[in-house]
Amino acid sequence: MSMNADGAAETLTMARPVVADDASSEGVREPVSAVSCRALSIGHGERVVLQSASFAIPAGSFVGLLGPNGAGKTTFLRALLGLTPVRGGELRIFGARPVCGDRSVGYMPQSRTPIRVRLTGRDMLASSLHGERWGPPRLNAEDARRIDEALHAADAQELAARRIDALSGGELQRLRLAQALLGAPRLLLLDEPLASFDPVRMREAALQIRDVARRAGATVICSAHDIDPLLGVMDSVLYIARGRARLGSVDEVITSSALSDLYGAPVEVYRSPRGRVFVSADAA
Ligand SMILES: Nc1ncnc2c1ncn2[C@@H]1O[C@H](COP(=O)(O)OP(=O)(O)OP(=O)(O)O)[C@@H](O)[C@H]1O
Repeated sequence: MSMNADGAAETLTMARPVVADDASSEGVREPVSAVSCRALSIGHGERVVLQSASFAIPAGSFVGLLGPNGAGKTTFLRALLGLTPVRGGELRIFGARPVCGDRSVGYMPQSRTPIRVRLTGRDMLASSLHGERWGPPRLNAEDARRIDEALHAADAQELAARRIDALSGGELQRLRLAQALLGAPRLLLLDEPLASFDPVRMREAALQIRDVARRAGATVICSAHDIDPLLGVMDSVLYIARGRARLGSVDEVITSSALSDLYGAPVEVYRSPRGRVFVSADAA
């Protein structure tokens, strides 16, 4: 499936109600959503990525972020990191505006290029703890403890002493997951973390990420091009296309009618007898 996401139209699509972030009229405090968007608009220049989108992601959930090439998945993640400005509406993370450098948000950027630097896994994590300082990182006991914890959480201890330029794609991904876990984040933003795996390992990696996030108590937003490895792993899908967004369960969102509505053009969803899902948006 591949298409441009031009021609955005105003949308307000919610599969789950926006969770109230404040005390209700009865004085009962509702849980704060991990992410809430109200009439959110973001984009680059003339390019509209989201136009007046509203949805709320419950804390603790695992959300698969899907959509065609160029729909705006990375842009949305970067808005949550405070790197892409909000043009209109409201974007909140646990009730607060996104800010750059927030340690409670872990990020695994999209990366398909092999790393060619002569660092060990531990050095790689250490440099992201003190990336603001010039020169080799000097770690105190607290830094070392945090690195050990993150390596343990991502099941990557044995990679700590290995040179990262000699790791397989999957090993490097595990290390990058540990890196994203460094600040004990409440929100984990993963941009195509499954891209370097073959189809069988993709599913294993998705399950591992879910387990790691559960142990860490983190909410996950995980972008992907292929929905299959995330089936049965994610709690909900956030689908972005043509400036519009829809959040809900797989059964609510990945249907011909829901996606045709989102794209504003015919989209067909096929399910194979073995449960694989195919989205055909060629005509959209
Ligand atoms: N810095 C930028 N300046 C201008 N346009 C940009 C910039 N970054 C992204 N875009 C455009 O914004 C749109 C959304 O890009 P984005 O990378 O968020 O999409 P995506 O859904 O992550 O794509 P893919 O699945 O191909 O990785 C694209 O049309 C892209 O060309």
